[in-house]
Order: sequence, then C-alpha cells, then structure tokens
Amino acid sequence: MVTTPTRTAHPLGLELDHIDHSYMIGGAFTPVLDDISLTIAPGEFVALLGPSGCGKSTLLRLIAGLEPPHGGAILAEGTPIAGPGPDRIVMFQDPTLYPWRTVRGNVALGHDIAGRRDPAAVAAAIELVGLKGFERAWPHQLSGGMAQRAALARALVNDPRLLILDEPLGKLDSLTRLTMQTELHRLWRDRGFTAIMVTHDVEEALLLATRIIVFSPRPARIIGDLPIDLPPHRHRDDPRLLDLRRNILVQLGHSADW
Ligand SMILES: Nc1ncnc2c1ncn2[C@@H]1O[C@H](COP(=O)(O)OP(=O)(O)OP(=O)(O)O)[C@@H](O)[C@H]1O
Repeated sequence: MVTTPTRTAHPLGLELDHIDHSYMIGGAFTPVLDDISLTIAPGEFVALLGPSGCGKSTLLRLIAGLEPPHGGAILAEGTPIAGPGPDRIVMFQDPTLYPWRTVRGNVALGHDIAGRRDPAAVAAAIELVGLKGFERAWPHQLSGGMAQRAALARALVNDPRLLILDEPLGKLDSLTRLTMQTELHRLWRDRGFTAIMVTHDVEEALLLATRIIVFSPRPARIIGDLPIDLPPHRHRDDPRLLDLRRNILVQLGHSADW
C-alpha cells in the first residue's frame, strides 16, 4: 500500500454552540440533543460514544449540514453551516456504491458532479485504499471491506477538510475491521484532515481518536470529554488504553470489568 505525500491543506475547525434538536416520534415531541457545546480544533480525530439511540448520528447530520439544528449554531471557522458542502464529506456504515458504476466510476462521482476531470487523482485515491487493479470491478464483485475501501476513496478523492464517519466499519468482519482501522488512522495521519467518528466500539475509539466525547442516553448531553494522550501507534494491550477503556465503560453505565 502506498503512503501519500498529499496533506489536506486546511483541516476544518468547528464550534458547536449550545445545540438542541428534537423530533416528533409517534406524535410526541422528543428532545434528542440537549445543549451540546463543543470546540473541535483543526486536525483532531474525535470519536463520539454513547448509548444506542442517544442522538450521535443526528449530531453528525447537523454537522454535515443535512439538517439545521433547532437551537444553537454550528460554526465552521466562525461561519454558520448552512447546508452540505464539499469540505465536509460523510461516510456511512453502508458503502452505498452505485451498482451501475465501476469502482473508478464510483470514486470519480464527486468529480463528475462538480464537472471536474482528474483521472490521476481518482487513480491515486484508489491506490491509496489498496484497490489498485480493481478499478474496473463492479460493486457486486467486491467484498464488504473492499466496498468500504471504495467508499473511503470516494470520500478522500475530494480532499475533504472534515471527514464525518458514521460507524464506517460497523458492518465489517473483525479482521477486516482491524485492517481498516489501521488504514483509516494512517490516512488521517498522512492527510491531516479533521475527523469525527461515531462508533459503538470503545476500543476502536481508543485506537483511533485524539479525543473521545461520551454522551448520556437520549437526549444526548456530553458527560465525558477525554483527551486521548497516547502515541500515534497504539497497542490494544497498552495498560493506559485499558485504563481509559475501563473509565469510559463506567461512564457508559457498564461495570468496569465488562
Ligand atoms: N428523521 C428522524 N425522524 C424522527 N426521529 C428521528 C429521526 N432521526 C433520528 N430520530 C430519532 O432520534 C433519536 C436519535 O437517533 P440517532 O440515530 O441520532 O441515534 P444514535 O445515537 O446514532 O443511535 P445508534 O447508536 O443506535 O445508531 C432516536 O430516538 C431516533 O428514533
């Protein structure tokens, strides 16, 4: 696999200022996000952890600009986010590749929409995620991990300033997941974008993130904000990582020996 010399020119910094959000669920007004304030520095890798249904994906959607918050504001470098933008790319649990496009066609999608032609950048992104040789493969010919790599290449080809990851590795088998964790971490280090990732896996958060935000059950409030001051190359059995894991599990309401 290649390493890339290209660094994202300007990783995006974010300010979440007293965010509230709610939905009508079954006819009832249901608060989902409760007074979320958070400053994310350019280049951070922030993992969001919290109980199922607490509002993590909702927060990602607001940051992506797919919905406006009902209260408060989200500022990107001081400017309120007013909708989706090419500087903020979202990657979901399902790779959602277009079945009628090859790997190359899927990765080039953002360029095609923007009317841009840059076959070299597309080829570089494909190589970067280890799919060189599969440019002409169709999505149905890929394994789950390969499809997720193609989705990652599609996200990276546009050189995002902020990568928004909603459980991107959640559906992968455990071995592929380990490989993809390493790859994602390497890409983040090499490219230097800001990353915000929802995961249910405390260990994954500890292996990848520079900071972990822990949320309460719905409506999500921030109950923990932990800087992860570990070296870039981390080991699952590092006693400091195991201590942090215990601490986070307790915050999430599990017993420490879980
Ligand atoms: N478009 C929507 N319309 C109505 N309710 C919604 C909508 N999207 C999410 N919700 C509700 O908001 C709450 C939070 O959902 P969200 O998907 O943000 O949680 P989550 O923390 O990401 O959950 P999980 O960890 O299980 O993926 C849930 O109760 C869900 O039912």
